[in-house]
Parts: sequence; C-alpha cells; structure tokens
Amino acid sequence: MDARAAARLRTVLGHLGRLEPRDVVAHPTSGTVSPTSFHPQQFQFTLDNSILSLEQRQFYEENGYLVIKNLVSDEDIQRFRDEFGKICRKEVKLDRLVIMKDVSISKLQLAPSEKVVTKIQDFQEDPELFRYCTLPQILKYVECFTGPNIMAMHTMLINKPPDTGKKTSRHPLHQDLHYFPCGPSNLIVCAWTAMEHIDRNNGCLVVLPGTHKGSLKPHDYPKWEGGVNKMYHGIQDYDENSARVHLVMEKGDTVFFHPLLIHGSGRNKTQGFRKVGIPIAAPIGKDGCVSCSATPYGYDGLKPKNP
Ligand SMILES: CCCCCC(=O)SCCNC(=O)CCNC(=O)[C@H](O)C(C)(C)COP(=O)(O)OP(=O)(O)OC[C@H]1O[C@@H](n2cnc3c(N)ncnc32)[C@H](O)[C@@H]1OP(=O)(O)O
Ligand SMILES: Nc1ncnc2c1ncn2[C@@H]1O[C@H](COP(=O)(O)OP(=O)(O)OP(=O)(O)O)[C@@H](O)[C@H]1O
Ligand SMILES: O=C(O)CCC(=O)C(=O)O
Ligand SMILES: [Fe+2]
Ligand SMILES: [Mg+2]
Repeated sequence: MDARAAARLRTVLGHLGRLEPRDVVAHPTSGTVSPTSFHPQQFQFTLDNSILSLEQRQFYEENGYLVIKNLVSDEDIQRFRDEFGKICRKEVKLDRLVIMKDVSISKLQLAPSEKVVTKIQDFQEDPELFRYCTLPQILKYVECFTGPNIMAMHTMLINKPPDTGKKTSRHPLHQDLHYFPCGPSNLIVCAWTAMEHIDRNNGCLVVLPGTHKGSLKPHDYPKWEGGVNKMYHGIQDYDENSARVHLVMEKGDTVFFHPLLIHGSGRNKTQGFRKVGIPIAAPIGKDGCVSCSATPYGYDGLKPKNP
C-alpha cells in the first residue's frame, strides 16, 4: 500500500466513530436555471437546474437516491472490463492503486487474475478507467447534486466474488461519509453503475430510503462470524425494522446516492464476479474540495471551473 493509501486508512481509523457531518446547507447558486424547469419549492438535497424532472428531484429529496436507467453504454462497460482485467493480471501497473482481496482468500498465494481481486480503489491515474468519471452523461447528473465544478474524490471498481460460504462477500450497511471527513454532505454524490445485471442473487445494492436525512452514525467492524474484510465497517445500531430496498439494476443503469444514505450489499450467491464502477464526486473549490482540508481525496477537476 502506498503512503497516500496508508494516510487515508489512518484518517479513517482516526475518525472511527468520532466524525460528525458538516451539514452546511448553503447551496451555491449554480447550474443554469431555466424558467421552464425551475421548481420553486424548497429543496435541500438537489440543486436547481434543468436536468432532473420535478418527480426525480422529489424522489431524491425524499429517499436519498435516484436510479437512472441505461446511462452507460455496453461498449464503454466492455472497455472498463477489459482494462480491469489487465490491471488484475498485472499487465497495467498503477502506483497509487489500492488492490483489495477478499479476506477469505487474502492469505492464499494465487496467480494474478480477476478471480483474486475484490476491488480496486483510486484508479484515477488510469486514463481508460478514469474515462468513466468523465462521461458526459454521468457528469450531467452529478452536477445536479454537486454544482458545475466537479471533482472525483474517490474511485472504485468492485468485483464482488462468489461467496465462499462465510458471507465475507457482504458489504455491511454503512454511510460513505464515514470514509471521508468532508462536506457539505449535501453537495457530495456517489454514482454506482451496474456493469451487468445485478439482483439479490449476486449481491445488489441495498438501501434504507430516507436515511440521508439523519446524521452520521458510529461505525465499527460487524460482529459476524467467519471473517470481516479490512476496513469494511458497518453501522452498529441501525433499526432492524427499517425498510430495506434491494435495487435490481440492468447493465449500464446508474444509481446516484447521498453520502449519508445507509446502504450495503448482500453476499454473492452466484459463481460470477459481480462488477460495478463507482466514482464519488464533490464540488471543487480553488484549492480542491470546497470544505475539506485533507485534500488527498481530491483528483482532477472534471469540468473547467466556472470563473
Ligand atoms: C469511500 C467510499 C466508501 C468506501 C467503502 C469501502 O470501500 S470500505 C473499504 C475501504 N477499503 C480501503 O480503504 C482499502 C482497504 N484495503 C487495503 O488497504 C488493502 O487491500 C489491504 C490493507 C487490506 C491489503 O493491502 P496490502 O497491499 O498491504 O496487501 P497484503 O496482501 O500485503 O496484505 C497485508 C495484510 O492484510 C491482510 N489482508 C489482505 N486483505 C485483507 C482483507 N480483505 N481483510 C482483512 N485482512 C486482509 C493480509 O492477509 C495481510 O495480513 P498479514 O499482515 O497478517 O500477513
Ligand atoms: N443480520 C444482519 N445484520 C446486519 N446486517 C445485515 C444482516 N443481514 C444482512 N445484513 C446486511 O444487509 C445488506 C443486505 O443484506 P441482504 O439480506 O440483502 O443479503 P444477505 O443477507 O447477504 O443475503 P440474502 O439475500 O440471502 O438475504 C448487506 O449490507 C448485509 O451486510
Ligand atoms: O457495491 C457494493 O457492494 C457496495 C459498495 C459500497 O457501498 C462502497 O464501497 O462504499
Ligand atoms: Fe458505500
Ligand atoms: Mg439477508
């Protein structure tokens, strides 16, 4: 692991359970406000622009997520898959990339292949994969939450492996804001693109609608038997009776969600490796993230800054 990845892990561990969200809900005036699409109602979690319909805005405001169907083409997804394969086989090497293996196989000496890599993080130095963060159709929606000056503060490609029977392929219920001391949270959004059909069999995203209106909860390792992956923290005291929604997605569908939305994913009961691509985006200020002094999360501005 490189120094930057180590610093990030230290930051996360240092903040474990102590982080409070900085919910400064001062929305900048941003985007083009077209008279025909202006929604004169008070919105807290979406910005005024002409992209989202009133129904879409109201859905995100209420639930904290929004699924947009068929946003990324099969051709682009194939290119991302091919590049991911090269990284796994070590045909492409990236200095800052974090490579994660499932805890159930992490101590086995296995030949490099897609079957041993559970996730890559921080792929922003790979031009082919970073293209995902720059796709106009992704940025178009990201801008509805972040405003026009956008940066990717984190990038991931998850390759959820077939569960070995120990349930280690689960991702416990968590809030992404736990992983970065950053805000204002309402201007941050995660984009999660299904790279194939995903349902409960291969471990779809599970969300607790409306939880983005709450605060950042204490996270810690789940008390599960059989093994828990390093850094896969979960919320300890969520309401077990709260409604969980399993998001069934087709290849190319993308869900945008708020960093306080409680979400996770179940185990992969198939023999395939379930793939998704994720950038987490925030507005970019003059020196990086608008309010986060810890700039290691900040990468290139994805769009030219407004003067
Ligand atoms: C930001 C949005 C939300 C994000 C939400 C998330 O993604 S949550 C997850 C966030 N994840 C991260 O930040 C990345 C976490 N992963 C990593 O940093 C890394 O993959 C790693 C530290 C686990 C391993 O990196 P290394 O390059 O050091 O790999 P190495 O193979 O030498 O392993 C070092 C030691 O860690 C163990 N190890 C490896 N993978 C492991 C795993 N999944 N769970 C537990 N332990 C693991 C190994 O057995 C070994 O133990 P011994 O020392 O006993 O031999
Ligand atoms: N008993 C539990 N306690 C805490 N978290 C759970 C529990 N069961 C599931 N989860 C979490 O809820 C999310 C979704 O779980 P889900 O029930 O969809 O999958 P699963 O339990 O792995 O598989 P299955 O589809 O067989 O129920 C995951 O984040 C999982 O880690
Ligand atoms: O796709 C998944 O398994 C969930 C990933 C996730 O929520 C995360 O990495 O923060
Ligand atoms: Fe997450
Ligand atoms: Mg279950």
